[in-house]
Amino acid sequence: MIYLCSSSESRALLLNNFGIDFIQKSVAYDEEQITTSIAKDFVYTASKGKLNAAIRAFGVESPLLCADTVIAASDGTILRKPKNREDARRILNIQSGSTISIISSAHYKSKRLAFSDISATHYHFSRFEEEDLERYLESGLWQGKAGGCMVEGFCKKYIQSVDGYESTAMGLQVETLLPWIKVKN
Ligand SMILES: Nc1nc2c(ncn2[C@@H]2O[C@H](COP(=O)(O)OP(=O)(O)OP(=O)(O)O)[C@@H](O)[C@H]2O)c(=O)[nH]1
Repeated sequence: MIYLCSSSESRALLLNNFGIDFIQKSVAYDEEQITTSIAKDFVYTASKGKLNAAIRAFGVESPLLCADTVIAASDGTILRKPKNREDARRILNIQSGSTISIISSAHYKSKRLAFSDISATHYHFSRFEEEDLERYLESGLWQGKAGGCMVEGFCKKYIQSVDGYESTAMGLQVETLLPWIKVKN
């Protein structure tokens, strides 16, 4: 039984959808200590930091799985979880009519195995309709999501092209991790 060391509902949903048994645990890791402005470096550092915190908290008796997800805007700017509704409107308008990359880094550690992966899914969105965006902001569903983005929800109708897994965009590249998770410990 693996420990999903994440408070993310989306990651738990993904593991459930793939029929993976897990126990969900939260770990304390302060992403504000990360200084890089390179999205891939940011997610790798954050997920590695979460793994180190999980090892300190739980040991490796049970396999540990940690992850981090950010959005890289077309100019490389890192878009993280919105701080409030105004920040969500600002961040989502950056993505409207634009090409973005949603990057997820995952770290897996068991007694015998260590594995890490950085995957990205690239989207081109048409322009978000103003009223639709306001309804989405009103819903609050953007909270706790990198870039305020829901590729399986609000953003879905605006997807003009996609390259990569939806799971990666939702926060955990399960298709890539599955072979490792299935290896006994
Ligand atoms: N449902 C959904 N969730 C998304 C999407 N894009 C990003 N996320 C979520 O956005 C969150 C990104 O923040 P992180 O810091 O990586 O993770 P967290 O939710 O804070 O949880 P921890 O692992 O405990 O840090 C994750 O929960 C992702 O699952 C999406 O398109 N759909």
